[in-house]
Amino acid sequence: MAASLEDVPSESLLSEVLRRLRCSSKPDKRLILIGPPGSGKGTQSPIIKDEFCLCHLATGDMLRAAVVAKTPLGIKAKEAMDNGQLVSDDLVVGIIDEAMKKASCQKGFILDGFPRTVAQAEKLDEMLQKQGTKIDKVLNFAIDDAILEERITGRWIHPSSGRSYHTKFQPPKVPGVDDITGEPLIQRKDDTAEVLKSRLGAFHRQTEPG
Ligand SMILES: Nc1ncnc2c1ncn2[C@@H]1O[C@H](COP(=O)(O)OP(=O)(O)O)[C@@H](O)[C@H]1O
Repeated sequence: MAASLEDVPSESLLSEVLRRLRCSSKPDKRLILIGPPGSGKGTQSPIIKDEFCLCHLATGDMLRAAVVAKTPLGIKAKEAMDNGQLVSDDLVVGIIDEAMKKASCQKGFILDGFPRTVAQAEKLDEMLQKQGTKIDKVLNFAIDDAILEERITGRWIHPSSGRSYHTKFQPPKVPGVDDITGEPLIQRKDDTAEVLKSRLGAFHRQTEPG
């Protein structure tokens, strides 16, 4: 349940009002970010999201939350994710279809990690047609495989916000701890050199434009 407004500090209320005013003058935007694991989609998304008042729909983050919560979706997705393979199109199409209805997507969205197959792209076209909207831009993060392993194996994540850090390139102020909330950081189970090979294989075979 939402907290009573009386309990919300005036400063937070005011900054939320200011945020909504600033957002009301922004144009709608619907973006797709494409790129291999570690290419920077998850780093750029929160920056673009805040600037344009969009929602950030990262299928990987949503699937990981479902795995942790052991929902039926999470139970079905876990094995493929642990092995660096794609989960079935039906599962991810369902979560995107649902997520796009959120109020926070009113001014548009950033799709991060979706679509990843031709079938998913076709389903997305159908969803957009039903909504009477279209994609404004696709950003392709073209990064050589050779530099991705160091990025992925040194990466630490703050699960609830999706913020990511790197032991060498962007260390947190205190090792293992999120700068903003002070909560613990985790390493993703699939962020190993071995599982990265499968994830890159899936990217080149199934996602990358031919
Ligand atoms: N659109 C998708 N279709 C199928 N599987 C997906 C999709 N998005 C995420 N996944 C699953 O979640 C895993 C993690 O995805 P993600 O967080 O986007 O990581 P990355 O881009 O770094 O590999 C993928 O390896 C895959 O198993």
